[in-house]
Amino acid sequence: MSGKRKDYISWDEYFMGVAVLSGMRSKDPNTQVGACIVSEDHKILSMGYNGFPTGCSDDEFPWEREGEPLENKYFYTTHSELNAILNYRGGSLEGATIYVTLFPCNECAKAIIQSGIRRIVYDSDKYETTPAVVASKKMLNAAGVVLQRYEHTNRRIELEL
Ligand SMILES: Nc1nc(=O)n([C@H]2C[C@H](O)[C@@H](COP(=O)(O)O)O2)cc1CO
Ligand SMILES: [Zn+2]
Repeated sequence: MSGKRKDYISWDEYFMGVAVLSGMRSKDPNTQVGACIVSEDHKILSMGYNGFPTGCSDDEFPWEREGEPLENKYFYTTHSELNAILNYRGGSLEGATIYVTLFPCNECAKAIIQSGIRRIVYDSDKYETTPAVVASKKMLNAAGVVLQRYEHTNRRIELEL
């Protein structure tokens, strides 16, 4: 008997929890997305959330969803997954897993495949019927990236910060 604690969080809860926390930094009023990239030996390599590129002010660029292309957010936001990949400064992501709170779009799928990430653990798939996500799954499946839906445990974690 080692007396070890039994209610510690699992690896999946830990990494999806970090992804959720990372998404809480997003300034997007409609959808906050977080991502956490993890090595095969359970080390966190990088994190990201959706937002405008460095130097593009959150107060000056538009957060609107509609209107002229130059007046809404879609040309300007960097997705959480791409930010997590680009934030990594350590070399190769070969064999890594990305935990992400929303299924990756086609553009992030390309970056995921090309960076060597081999597994995606995702939570929401609210845009699954859109061409971007259908194309994303086509490419990810062709490339042999493992797609795994996060299994909720319903554990509640309260943080006092
Ligand atoms: N996988 C994703 N990762 C992301 O970081 N995003 C970002 C881009 C936008 O800032 C926001 C989506 O805005 P909306 O269309 O739900 O109002 O989430 C979007 C997707 C969807 O494919
Ligand atoms: Zn994307």
